[in-house]
Amino acid sequence: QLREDFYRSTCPNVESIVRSAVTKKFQQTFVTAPATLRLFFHDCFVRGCDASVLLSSPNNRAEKDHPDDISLAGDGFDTVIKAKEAVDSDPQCRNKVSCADILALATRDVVALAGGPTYKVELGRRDGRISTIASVQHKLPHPEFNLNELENMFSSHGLTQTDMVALSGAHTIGFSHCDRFSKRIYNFSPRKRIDPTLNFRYAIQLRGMCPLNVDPRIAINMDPTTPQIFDNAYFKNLQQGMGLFTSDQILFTDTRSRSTVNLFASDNEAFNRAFVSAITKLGRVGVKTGNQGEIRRDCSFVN
Ligand code: HEM
Ligand SMILES: [Ca+2]
Ligand SMILES: [Ca+2]
Repeated sequence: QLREDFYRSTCPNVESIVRSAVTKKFQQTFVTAPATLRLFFHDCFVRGCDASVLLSSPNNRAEKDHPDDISLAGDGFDTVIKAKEAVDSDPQCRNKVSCADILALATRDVVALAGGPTYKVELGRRDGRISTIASVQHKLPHPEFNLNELENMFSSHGLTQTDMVALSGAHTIGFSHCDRFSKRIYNFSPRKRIDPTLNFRYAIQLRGMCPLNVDPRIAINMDPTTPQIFDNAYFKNLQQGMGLFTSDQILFTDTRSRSTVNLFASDNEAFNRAFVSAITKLGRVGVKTGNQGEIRRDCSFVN
């Protein structure tokens, strides 16, 4: 029951207000884009797209304190906070727009700012009131997942294999810490140190950027070719064995999804269309509407 014109009478300028706040933040740091996009994904997969991931707890027991969320970059949270401030500084809009909708709009804006497709965002999500470490457990995909594990998790939210492949294309921008893939380059199996599905030259480059005992704060580009452009280079990389995680490379290695990777690699417009369709479906996952939940006054705390 989400609608594109949900705020037509309560906050008609919400889209332009959010867009200018997000653009300003993006001009200050590129990380705004990957951080916000990943934040939206992690929000929607845990209790639905209800901004539960944004909540803080005084004793560090909220979603964002779970190991799977701890690497969410602060710039994503900051983007929503800045956009919410901008929305609330318009007297008409004050406390009318949910944090969940602001995150959905900000995500659309960062994708466009990074060179990706533009699309309409459905609105009317309400903010959740619950955020716990426990609710994250087994709800987010891990970089070691194989195709069956990925499909199970995405299909539990009504997302198809094609949606899953298209959404994985989000790894065309942003960063990863070395420990998320170090097994693939140092310790794959007793007989093979390097994952054989990994391009050997790329593996050696990765070893150079991520030496053993590297500072755990070091993060590297996930797309080695166009790290700051939202494009289909991610899929071309997969064809070359240059997917950073097992969960990336498996999309090409497993013949069940290879043809979709090949299609997106050869046709950027096909990727863009599939991404828009998939992220729109992602934005509907588990949403609260009507009088469920609330419109949070401060995105970090329940009212
Ligand atoms: C398919 C299963 C997925 C797995 C296993 C996965 C896993 C990961 C991991 C391990 C990182 C690196 C985190 C770090 O070390 O800081 C990462 C980063 C990222 N992921 Fe995913 N992800 C998946 C799907 C998605 C989806 C569906 C999206 C969004 C639509 C997404 C967006 C991102 C972005 C943008 C980053 C970079 C974050 C940054 O630079 O701050 N991922 N992902
Ligand atoms: Ca959520
Ligand atoms: Ca790229």
